[in-house]
Amino acid sequence: MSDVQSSRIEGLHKMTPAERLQAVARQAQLGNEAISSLTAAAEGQIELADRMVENAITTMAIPVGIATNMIVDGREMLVPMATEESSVVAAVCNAAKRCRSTGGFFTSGSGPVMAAQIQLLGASDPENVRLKVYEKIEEIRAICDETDPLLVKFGGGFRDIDVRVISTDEGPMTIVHIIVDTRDAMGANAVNSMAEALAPRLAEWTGARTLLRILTNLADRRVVRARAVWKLEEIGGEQVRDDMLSAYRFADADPYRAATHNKGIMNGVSAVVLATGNDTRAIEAGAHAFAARDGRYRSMSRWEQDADGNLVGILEMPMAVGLIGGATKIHPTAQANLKLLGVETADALARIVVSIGLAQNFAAMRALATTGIQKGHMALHAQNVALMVGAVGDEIDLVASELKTLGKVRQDLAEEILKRIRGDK
Ligand SMILES: CC(C)(COP(=O)([O-])OP(=O)([O-])OC[C@H]1O[C@@H](n2cnc3c(N)ncnc32)[C@H](O)[C@@H]1OP(=O)([O-])[O-])[C@@H](O)C(=O)NCCC(=O)NCCSC(=O)C[C@@](C)(O)CC(=O)[O-]
Ligand SMILES: NC(=O)C1=CN([C@@H]2O[C@H](COP(=O)(O)OP(=O)(O)OC[C@H]3O[C@@H](n4cnc5c(N)ncnc54)[C@H](OP(=O)(O)O)[C@@H]3O)[C@@H](O)[C@H]2O)C=CC1
Repeated sequence: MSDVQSSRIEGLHKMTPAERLQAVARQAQLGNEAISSLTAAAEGQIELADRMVENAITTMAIPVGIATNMIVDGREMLVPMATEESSVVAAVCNAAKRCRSTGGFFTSGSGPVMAAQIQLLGASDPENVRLKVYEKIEEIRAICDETDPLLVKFGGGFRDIDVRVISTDEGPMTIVHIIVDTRDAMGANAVNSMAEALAPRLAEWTGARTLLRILTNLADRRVVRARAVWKLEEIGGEQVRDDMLSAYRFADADPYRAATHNKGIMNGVSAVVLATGNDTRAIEAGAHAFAARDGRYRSMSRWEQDADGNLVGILEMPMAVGLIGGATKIHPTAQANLKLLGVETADALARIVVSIGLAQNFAAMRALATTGIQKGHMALHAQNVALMVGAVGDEIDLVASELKTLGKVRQDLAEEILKRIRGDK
């Protein structure tokens, strides 16, 4: 265990990454082995890392797996997924294979529209303030569009306002939403700049004090929908379908189950979001807030059966991903992954992400409603357990395959197997 003498390292941010690593290692009394691991992990990456985040000392590689079998809106595609969790990629391959016969995933979207909020305080007449803001829409349009002329040139820019009065513990507040088409950007910087430029004018027009000026991650005007149909024979028959529907109804009715069901959806969603250099926290915050929009946390997906008895899955969620900005443009792996996807607009990327989320949900529900999750998940996790107990080279497959044969993927058993294998040599 490291023993940090003091967490104050003066000027750490002014050092080179190599100097920082030495300073951190000194302070935490890290041994040479840990220093070597941190140095090796960052080889060829550290300059970029140093530009991307503060106080960078190393990088951490996350595996990128390819989801096969995907057809989205009639297009065959191979989808890169960045995840540390075993069975996530296999699950998507499995679900996508099982709906190829019905054409895969079909999508629609509301367009790349984001909103920023400006908080107005101190007015005794918040409703009056609300209407005063609406009267200034043309001035607001001009201020916003002047803030980002490039975005306007690309066909984006200010679209509308929405002004709400909310009640809070300190009384009513007027909240102005500026609604902006951010085209191929996630759009945080564009809408935040517009909100900051607009705030002083709002204060002047209304007499209220402006405080926060920031985008909302509840991007409910940037909603993407995906649907797919799985035939009975691809699911395993009527009983499996009915059990999957019961599993869905359980998630929709119970937040304890909904959290796990939705985590499964996000296994797929966050993996593509990360692989393309987008902001996973922004997507996750939006997804969960949207799932609780009627005041109750529910399933993000919906499931039903069609007239032929087939299983129909629907996923509808905010998807604020971009192709420009953030790490998407500067991270070479993100750029290569975007090339692999062959997407030319942020909207096209968003549709793939939501389709992957739906696929992931199908696979998890089917596993849960039939054999249980451990069979598939733990079989694929067996290699991790082998690594955990120190297996190397050929030993990894030997330990993993014995664990699978035993049907018990446990660390104590893996240790015993490894000991035996080494003793046999
Ligand atoms: C694991 C499987 C896919 C096995 O599924 P299976 O039916 O035993 O697989 P199969 O051997 O019959 O193969 C069917 C297809 O699955 C794919 N497939 C099969 N194996 C692989 C593999 N190794 N690598 C890549 N793809 C694989 C592949 O497409 C293959 O077709 P093929 O290409 O061979 O013609 C299945 O059991 C499954 O989908 N399980 C769900 C796994 C899952 O959801 N994992 C996420 C982690 S658990 C979690 O975090 C979320 C959760 C579960 O809590 C959410 C919730 O509660 O709702
Ligand atoms: N709460 C949150 O989620 C927050 C997230 N963030 C972070 O913001 C980052 C994303 O910001 P984002 O605004 O998307 O990125 P950028 O500001 O880096 O890029 C967007 C800008 O690129 C220019 N641009 C060039 N071509 C296009 C095009 N085809 N479509 C749209 N814009 C184009 C635009 O104008 P111009 O060059 O004139 O600017 C646009 O404003 C992420 O890293 C995220 O983590 C930041 C704050 C809060």
